[in-house]
Amino acid sequence: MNIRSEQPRILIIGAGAVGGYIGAYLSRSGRDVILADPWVEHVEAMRRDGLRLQGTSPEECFTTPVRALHLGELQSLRCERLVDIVFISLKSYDTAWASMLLRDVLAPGAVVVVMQNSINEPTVAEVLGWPCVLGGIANKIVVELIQPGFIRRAIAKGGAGFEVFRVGEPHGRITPRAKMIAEMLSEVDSTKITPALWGERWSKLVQNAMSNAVASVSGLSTRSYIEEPSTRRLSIRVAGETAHVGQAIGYPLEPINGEAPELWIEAWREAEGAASGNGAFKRAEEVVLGIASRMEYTARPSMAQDLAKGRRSEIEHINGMVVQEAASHGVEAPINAALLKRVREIELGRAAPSLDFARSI
Ligand SMILES: NC(=O)C1=CN([C@@H]2O[C@H](COP(=O)(O)OP(=O)(O)OC[C@H]3O[C@@H](n4cnc5c(N)ncnc54)[C@H](OP(=O)(O)O)[C@@H]3O)[C@@H](O)[C@H]2O)C=CC1
Ligand SMILES: CC(C)(CO)C(=O)C(=O)O
Repeated sequence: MNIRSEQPRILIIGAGAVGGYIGAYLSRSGRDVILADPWVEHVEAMRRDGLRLQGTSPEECFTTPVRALHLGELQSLRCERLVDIVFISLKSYDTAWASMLLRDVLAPGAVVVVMQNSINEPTVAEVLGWPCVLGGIANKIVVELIQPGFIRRAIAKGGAGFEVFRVGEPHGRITPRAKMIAEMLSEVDSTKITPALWGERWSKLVQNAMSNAVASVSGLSTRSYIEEPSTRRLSIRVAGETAHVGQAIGYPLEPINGEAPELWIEAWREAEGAASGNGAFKRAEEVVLGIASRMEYTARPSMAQDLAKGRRSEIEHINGMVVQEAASHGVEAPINAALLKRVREIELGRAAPSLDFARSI
């Protein structure tokens, strides 16, 4: 990226829960930020009333003026000023067209931070080329776009020992631009630069595979599905299966919920009766119960938010990706496949979320 004397121009494409949350903080700190979103009412509300955030402490509750654009207005930036930094925070299935849209508004040397779940960097790179791509991971942020112009966060901010944002170059080097983006994100929440983007990505996929689909199929909030023994067990089984697939593919996995991948794999083997009990399952239960205790009962993962709103989910990019990758590497992923099937049935209106539906896996 060219370092210019003027402030870099930042575009957030997808000003939903994650993008809007980041955009509100960066706008409030006086940066040149544009939030672009497909939801017309949301853009209108942001223009009219600003963007309102609510968090778990008084300092995290504020409303800030933001500059919001409808997607169709993005082309006007060519007549004004191009963008230096982009955060893509749309759903995974929107990544390809968003990358096409970005082609005309990027300044030379711009950096595009892929701030989504799943693994979307290759999709962006296919359109915009690898040199502009930087990975961004949002870990335990738990945010929801409650209504147009209003985002709620249901878990306390990160801090010493736990970085909510992770920024990493696809090649793993610690570059000046990665440092610059990490510094910027530190204005929002704790951030680290990682040399291990791909391991971080798959480890985050494990968290999403175990959490998003289980909450979606059961209809329970994150805290409630963890407190319920049958869904807690299901989520640990998915975690182990997904970590196992990641290792079989060759991802050097990072810690998952603060624990080594081997714990989840061992716990899964124990739950499937394939390993004698050595306490891994019990330890995994303690870990997830500890996470649940820090969450509000209303908190639900993004996939469960989508299903509750009758919207398309990212299931094909989360558990679906695990199934697909497993198949192409000769590994089995039956629990992910069962979750994929059930969430698709809910999306198609052929089934409703319930505890029994989750217990059938
Ligand atoms: N929410 C979270 O806590 C976390 C989410 N992520 C990831 O971040 C990425 C973005 O997700 P997230 O910010 O949650 O997405 P949101 O659902 O909050 O927003 C994404 C888009 O959804 C649309 N939208 C949202 N709600 C409505 C509604 N009620 N009616 C109509 N349209 C609506 C908007 O455009 P459109 O209609 O075109 O979709 C919006 O831009 C995903 O990859 C997700 O997995 C990562 C970590 C945590
Ligand atoms: C980890 C989790 C479940 C919450 O931040 C998430 O990434 C999501 O809601 O998609």
